[in-house]
Amino acid sequence: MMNNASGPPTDPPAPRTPAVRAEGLTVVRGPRTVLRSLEFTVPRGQITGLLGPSGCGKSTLMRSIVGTQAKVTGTLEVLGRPAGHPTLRTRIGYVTQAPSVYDDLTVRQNLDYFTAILTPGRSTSDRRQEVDRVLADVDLTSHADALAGNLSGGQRSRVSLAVALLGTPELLVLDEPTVGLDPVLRRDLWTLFHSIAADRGATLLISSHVMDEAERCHRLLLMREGEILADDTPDALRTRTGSETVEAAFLHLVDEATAAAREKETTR
Ligand SMILES: Nc1ncnc2c1ncn2[C@@H]1O[C@H](COP(=O)(O)OP(=O)(O)OP(=O)(O)O)[C@@H](O)[C@H]1O
Repeated sequence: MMNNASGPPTDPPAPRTPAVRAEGLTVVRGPRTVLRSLEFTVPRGQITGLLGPSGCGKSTLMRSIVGTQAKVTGTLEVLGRPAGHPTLRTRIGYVTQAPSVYDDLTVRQNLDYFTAILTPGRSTSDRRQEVDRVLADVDLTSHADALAGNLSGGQRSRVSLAVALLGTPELLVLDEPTVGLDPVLRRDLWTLFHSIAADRGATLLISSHVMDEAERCHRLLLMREGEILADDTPDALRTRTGSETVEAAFLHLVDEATAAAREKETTR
């Protein structure tokens, strides 16, 4: 009998693609072009912050990445697949701005329900372990038996985050996960985000319009009016613009873009 050693060599592993790669990404919503020809990558295993003023297109970009946005054109690859590919469903955790939990179920019942859908066929004890883990992650163990409808806004957001953490996804897309949370909870959540990236090697894309949260990210995508103003590390942004904070760097880049647009208008 021959062994495999004399057979053809196995294919070398595919090079690791970025978590997200966009080229010429354009999105139309209603009568408006909301995202215009975006080009960027999101590296794996890091926290990328998506920052910009209200209405600049952060949620639309996140919806495109998780595959729930219509009228997306251009290239958008997520974990090496076209965005929205069915195999991505269990590899991505997504938290929308509005918590999506059932008010008439307890916190644990919500998590039991979603884990049964995500990973059917697992044993009850496996599922219980998983639910206990995510409850501890978001610091809601003591509220496991409370009805979701009786929780505060911040607690309900954390139940949504716990749902997204089920199944240990490779990519977490979190739309303003810290809105309305007190400073202690915000700090604890950022510690959790960093441990998810460092210990589990997951990629996190986190939107915010609170600029001090930018300092906590490895990389930043700064957006304005459907375009990407900058794609860099917080340090590089501050250095490049001679600013002390990311907020000042952002304002500097906005002024620069406005001046460039004016110049283009006058030379027409
Ligand atoms: N259903 C829709 N139809 C038409 N335009 C829409 C629709 N939803 C959003 N928009 C527009 O798309 C643009 C981007 O919206 P989006 O929600 O992506 O912004 P955002 O940066 O996430 O804002 P915020 O920080 O306030 O959540 C906005 O100008 C908004 O008015």
